[in-house]
Amino acid sequence: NENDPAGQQILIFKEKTKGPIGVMTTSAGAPIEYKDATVTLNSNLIFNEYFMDSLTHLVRERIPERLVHAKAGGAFGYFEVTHDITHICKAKLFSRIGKRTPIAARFSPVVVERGGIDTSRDARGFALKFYTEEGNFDIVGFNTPMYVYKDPLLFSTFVRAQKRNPATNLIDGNMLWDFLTLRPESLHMFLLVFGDRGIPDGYRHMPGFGIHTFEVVNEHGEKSFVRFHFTPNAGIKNLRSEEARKIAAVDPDYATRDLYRAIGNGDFPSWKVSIQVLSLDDVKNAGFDVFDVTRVLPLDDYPLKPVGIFVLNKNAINYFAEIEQLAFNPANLVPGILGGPDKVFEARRLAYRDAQYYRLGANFNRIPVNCPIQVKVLAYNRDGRPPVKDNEKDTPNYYPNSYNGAEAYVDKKRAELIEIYQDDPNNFHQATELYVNEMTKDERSRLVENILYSLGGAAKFLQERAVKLFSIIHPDLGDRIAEGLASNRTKHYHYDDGYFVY
Ligand code: HEM
Repeated sequence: NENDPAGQQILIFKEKTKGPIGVMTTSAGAPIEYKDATVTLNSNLIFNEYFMDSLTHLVRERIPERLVHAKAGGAFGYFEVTHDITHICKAKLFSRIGKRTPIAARFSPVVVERGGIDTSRDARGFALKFYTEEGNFDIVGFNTPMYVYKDPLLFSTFVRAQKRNPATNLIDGNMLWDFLTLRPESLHMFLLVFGDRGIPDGYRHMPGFGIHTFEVVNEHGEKSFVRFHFTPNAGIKNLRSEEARKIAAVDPDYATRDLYRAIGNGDFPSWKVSIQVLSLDDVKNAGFDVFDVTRVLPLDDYPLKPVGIFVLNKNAINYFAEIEQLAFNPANLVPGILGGPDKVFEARRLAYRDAQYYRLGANFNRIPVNCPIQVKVLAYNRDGRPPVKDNEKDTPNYYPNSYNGAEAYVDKKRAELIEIYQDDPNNFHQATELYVNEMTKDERSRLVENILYSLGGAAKFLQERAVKLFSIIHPDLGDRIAEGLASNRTKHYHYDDGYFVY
């Protein structure tokens, strides 16, 4: 298709440029002479600056991929307020109806590696960066309304159990099912992953959730608690396993391509932004831990309140610069939004920054796409690995000082994050609800087949443990999994690949 902005990008570039864009140069800017750029045979290689520059740069072009969420599609756009929530949150990005704030978005399977398959069965990351006038506010969410576990101690265990077996270098169902059955709180989210939501049909049809219950305050310092929801205006669409496997064979970059193409064609995806709101009394009277990330807050009890919309209307001009180098961090908060008081949130405050120091270096916040567009940064930080940009120029480099360096502001209504006590996770009741009330009969059947596809390859003791747990969620689910495992019909499944569809 000659009008496909994804497939034809380089031709479109040619179309909009008049002739060569300039004289080619070395990285240091010296013009390259034609012979140096075209042939090295019978010449002195060391003297060919074009060749030396190119060869030595090439071998330095890889940086570590993200430990999780390595593969992604991303884009830019804006968030617009449609409903007033200033009575619960004073953050300036919500200050008036009609207000727009620039945003970056990055959507990503969790386990899939950087060159992996977009239509893999996996949860998806849903990360938004709001470039507000009070600094960057990041919501680093998922396409499921709940998370895997409540205790952040399990992060390393869970990541390792899903990644490659250290001996075989293969994804290993015996590791995944060990984790899922040792930590049954994970099954609530995994019912969605093994159900229809496990393979979204591209990113434009995918919902998003902040998951954590965030504490927010208004200008009087009064607290409320909110969960963020993002609902695609194009509707939720998912792929069935068979379709996904077929697509994987012909276009592993299906979702990335779809997003780029749609935006390039002016078909801008958009999402409704809404919140569930709880007062401090609601929190106390809920009868369960509303900060438990493995649980949802029932919509009947805590209905969605509209806040705004966000629209993605601009592709990156350069993927590495603008999407790969994006650095999201749940700790990127703004006045009026205090984040979640739960332990997973607390752990995340460290992990992202730490990962980005490793992945992008000490000055990752000085990479243009991470710079707060609307704010002058006066952080009293200096030096380190490039980029340092203006390195905060000649301003004082320590605080406090007597020389007109930047001063901290005073918030007379300063609010602190509440302290909470968290019980051991137990979300079986919600998993049952999900199975019985939210899945259709057909989806339940597909769920069973998708579980069998993966569990069928795991060791017998894991299958037995899984059947016990699925029976607690619902006897029907347990029976159907047990029956499927006992029958011969799972034998034709290619379940050696763990729970991935390929
Ligand atoms: C103990 C809990 C968690 C830890 C320690 C953790 C840690 C990490 C780390 C280290 C990264 C890579 C960051 C980078 O290299 O830039 C990451 C990425 C990500 N995490 Fe988590 N995570 C946790 C829980 C969660 C939860 C609960 C969610 C969703 C609500 C989530 C959503 C994401 C997303 C969307 C990304 C990709 C961000 C991007 O697009 O760059 N994570 N996580």
